[in-house]
Amino acid sequence: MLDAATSHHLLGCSPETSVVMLGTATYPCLGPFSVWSPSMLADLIYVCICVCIYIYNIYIFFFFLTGHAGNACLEMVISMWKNLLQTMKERILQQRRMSVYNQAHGYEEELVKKQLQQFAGGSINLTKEDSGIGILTLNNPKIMNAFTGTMMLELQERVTELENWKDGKGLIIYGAGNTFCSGSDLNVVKAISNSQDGMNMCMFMQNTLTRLMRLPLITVALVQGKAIGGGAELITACDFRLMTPGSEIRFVHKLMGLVPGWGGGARLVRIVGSRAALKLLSGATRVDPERALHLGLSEETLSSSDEAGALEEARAWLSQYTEGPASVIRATKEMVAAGRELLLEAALRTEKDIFGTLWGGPANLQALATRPKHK
Ligand SMILES: CCC(=O)SCCNC(=O)CCNC(=O)[C@H](O)C(C)(C)COP(=O)(O)OP(=O)(O)OC[C@H]1O[C@@H](n2cnc3c(N)ncnc32)[C@H](O)[C@@H]1OP(=O)(O)O
Repeated sequence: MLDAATSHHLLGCSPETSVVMLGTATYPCLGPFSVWSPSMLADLIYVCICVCIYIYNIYIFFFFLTGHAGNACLEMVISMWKNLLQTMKERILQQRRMSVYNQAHGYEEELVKKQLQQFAGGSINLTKEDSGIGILTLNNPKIMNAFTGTMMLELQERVTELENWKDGKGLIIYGAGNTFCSGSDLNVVKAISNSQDGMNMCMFMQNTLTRLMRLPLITVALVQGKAIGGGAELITACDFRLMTPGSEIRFVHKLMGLVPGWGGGARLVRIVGSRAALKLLSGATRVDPERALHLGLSEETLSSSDEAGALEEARAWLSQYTEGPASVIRATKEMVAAGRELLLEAALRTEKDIFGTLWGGPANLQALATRPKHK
């Protein structure tokens, strides 16, 4: 089980709910490491051995330097060792807890990654601006920013980077070359067209997009051109969607004899309701900006169609919600994410826990001292 502090910190919810919600596998025989999979433990042991060798070298160095290995040196080494183990444990737990699938679900991430690595091309780029807004670019314009295998891997890496960006407040996702994304690269789709490989790719993308959805950042998909198939699924993992004139969202899965598999079906139902979702999916309907606004799938239609102008507009739109201390913006998103995903009582407890992190904190005290009224 998770300890309360980490559970709240990582997901903004109480320990029992986060375990239930995320379906984390437990290995009771492993005691405090009970949520770790055997392969992760093997990785940890390997890293521990490397660190031991490294620390031993420092110890020997001090021994020769001072003629003896004094207590201070030994204490420093032990303290370094403890900090390192703690950091590693927190990082691994964080990634596992935010995901949906692990080995208990027959999901072997390392094998999936090896397979995806074979389909190279394009990139996923991230820039982190001083304002606390990150810009994530889907960059494969030759094929309408379709996701190759290595782009799927890079998306996971960028999400990890965003999870560790403690000053972040918001994120805009957009596609290079004036179009959003045409889903999975059809070459990948053809090459892995058997059920098991398809499910593996789904589990990988669902894990990544679920972690994206749970980031403590306010996220916006900027839809220019087309968001098709997996591209349409990706936009549902964001908190908001903005569309440019002439752009289009389309779940084309039915036309390919499929249903969404990157979590876009489940998320679409939560955004537009089951009736509208059923129409969009079973009709493979083209959703223009006007219809998206009407359905609540888009927040606003921007006036610019060109990349730089639309990005600037999206930045200005998002800034309305990211102004202020990062601690408060991040807590707000965490609270809403808990309300979106948890049952009411668990969400209420989470809200209380998050409230407790802010009440009497620096932003709260400063607001009381300088702005006690809001006229
Ligand atoms: C998770 C499940 C999935 O995502 S399955 C994949 C679902 N996506 C699709 O089926 C999209 C297939 N593509 C299309 O329908 C059209 O290309 C769309 C996106 C509508 C764009 O049409 P249009 O504006 O006329 O451009 P185009 O067809 O000339 O495309 C430009 C070049 O890009 C390529 N492209 C496009 N999408 C993909 C894709 N998903 N995978 C691989 N290549 C793709 C096109 O083939 C075309 O390349 P080329 O210029 O012919 O060499």
